[in-house]
Amino acid sequence: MQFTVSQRFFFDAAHTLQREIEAEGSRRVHGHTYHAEVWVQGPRNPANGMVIDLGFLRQRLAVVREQLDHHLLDEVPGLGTPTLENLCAFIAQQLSGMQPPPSRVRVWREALGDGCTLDLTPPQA
Ligand SMILES: Nc1nc2c(c(=O)[nH]1)N=C([C@H](O)[C@H](O)COP(=O)(O)OP(=O)(O)OP(=O)(O)O)CN2
Ligand SMILES: [Zn+2]
Repeated sequence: MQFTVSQRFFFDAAHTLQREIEAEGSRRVHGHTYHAEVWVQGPRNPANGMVIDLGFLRQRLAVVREQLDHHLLDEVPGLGTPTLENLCAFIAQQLSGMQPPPSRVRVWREALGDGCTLDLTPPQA
């Protein structure tokens, strides 16, 4: 049986964004509260009944959060343009090496109602 466990976290951060529309406001340094959720899918480990100990995932996510919370996202090494898509990819990349790996990452801004989901499940052969 395949189970999916997940862990949420939030961070407050500033950014700028060069855009074709609504460009004026986006170009100025401003902040948002971001929410993120990471899913891990897999069978239960018979030894402990867990897909992954969520405490371990929380530890890894605390390290990721440290790089984002109260930072100017434009300056975060490895993030690139501070879009929702790149934040999803950054969080996934920061979890590389985790076993089992993340199966999905979502980042959203509650206040704006916008969000992005990155599906990491390998395509079925
Ligand atoms: N595909 C994407 N499109 C857009 C993204 C994104 O991450 N991926 N992000 C933005 C803006 O950041 C978002 O719309 C918020 O706008 P922003 O100017 O950054 O902040 P505001 O508080 O000014 O929000 P308003 O929507 O302008 O009120 C756009 N597109
Ligand atoms: Zn913004």
